[in-house]
Amino acid sequence: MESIQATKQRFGIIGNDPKLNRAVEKAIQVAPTDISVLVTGESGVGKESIPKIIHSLSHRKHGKYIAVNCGAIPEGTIDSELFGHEKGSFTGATATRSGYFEVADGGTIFLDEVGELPLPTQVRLLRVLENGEFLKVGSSQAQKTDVRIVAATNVKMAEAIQKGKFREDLYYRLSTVEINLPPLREREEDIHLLFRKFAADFAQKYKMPTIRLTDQATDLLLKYRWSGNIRQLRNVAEQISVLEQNREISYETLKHYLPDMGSNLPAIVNAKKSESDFSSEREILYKVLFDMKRDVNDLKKLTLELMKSGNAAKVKEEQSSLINKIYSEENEAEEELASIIEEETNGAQTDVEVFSIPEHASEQRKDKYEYAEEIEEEENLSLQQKELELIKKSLEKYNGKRKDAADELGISERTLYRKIKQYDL
Ligand SMILES: Nc1ncnc2c1ncn2[C@@H]1O[C@H](COP(=O)(O)OP(=O)(O)OP(=O)(O)O)[C@@H](O)[C@H]1O
Repeated sequence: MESIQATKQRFGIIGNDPKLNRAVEKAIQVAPTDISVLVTGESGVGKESIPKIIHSLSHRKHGKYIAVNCGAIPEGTIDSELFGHEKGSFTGATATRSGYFEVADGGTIFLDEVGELPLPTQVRLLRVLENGEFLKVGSSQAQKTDVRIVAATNVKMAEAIQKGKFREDLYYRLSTVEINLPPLREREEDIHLLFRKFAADFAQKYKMPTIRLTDQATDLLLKYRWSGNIRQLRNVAEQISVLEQNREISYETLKHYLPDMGSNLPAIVNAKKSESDFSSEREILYKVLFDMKRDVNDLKKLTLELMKSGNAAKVKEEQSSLINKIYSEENEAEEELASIIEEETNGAQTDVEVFSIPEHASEQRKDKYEYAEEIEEEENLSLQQKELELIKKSLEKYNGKRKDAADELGISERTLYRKIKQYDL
């Protein structure tokens, strides 16, 4: 059996924490079997390495390894992605397509963020786990596949089951063996080691001397909460490596790069952020734009459903709350946007670096969608930057709790999840 150290080296896993070593050991032990494994741990702890170890040390190593991020695939297409579809099974299905479970026959599928799977997909998955059978979307003929499934989640599954979001029977099928990866803050010994490794990597990448922490800065590094775990540590190491001229990093400098994510360190706590976090006019303006964008997405969803089902009455009945929401919000949003534009135009204190507010704003106000589109095209990059800032801000405000942050931003958790991945937060 390959040793823990050799495996860590092979997969670039840094750290000597006993819990990390136990997780790697478990992966080595279960690899030759076909036991289903559930990898658990907070976001950014390094869950993706475990299924790779399992696949590479198993008899399936010459078969395919497919990693699927269940949280990032839109609900409407996930069944087709995973199980394939028959030609003509829905609008746009112009040819029969194989899904991952067919393609990975003889190999391993890693289902990341499995807690995000919609319930109907969970039923299909359960069937594959129970008898290796699946149905393509639009087909009634069962197909066989021989795939090992390794799943991962950072969601508290017991809570998801209790809320009816995740099937209990599927949870037990997926988690014959659970491999837990500890959060970084519980691996104090590894924090500095990882930081030094990342600092050395970035020094090489950017052809600059390696940054070094003073003793005080090292203390701060070790005591910080690291809600984003290794991903966050890596990002901080990269930012400092690129931005700081002085390669010796002091406590004060490091502090500057550590957002307050609910750390209990007196030095970096700013108390709870105030309600006025989103209160500057410009930020509200962005918020309104995001809300509009969300409405457009909702409308797209509705249109897609209409196209798929072709039964307007049924869709209207099923989506009545969505339809009501869109049409009742429209007036509100229009009024809000108009008043902000008016304030900005009348010389409010904020400098308008992103939008050039037209001189005759009242004329422009007539068609907010035209206005929004124009902005989006011209200022797409700035808008993305602002979106990133707002997301960061609300994640900080809610200590990384995606649900609360998504509620504040007025987007779904799934969308927020995609954005976090997109911006590598
Ligand atoms: N022990 C480690 N040594 C070196 N790099 C690591 C280690 N663990 C994680 N990383 C790095 O940290 C980043 C995050 O890891 P990974 O994507 O596996 O996290 P995750 O737990 O799957 O997160 P999520 O739940 O958000 O998908 C990656 O860039 C990964 O290479």
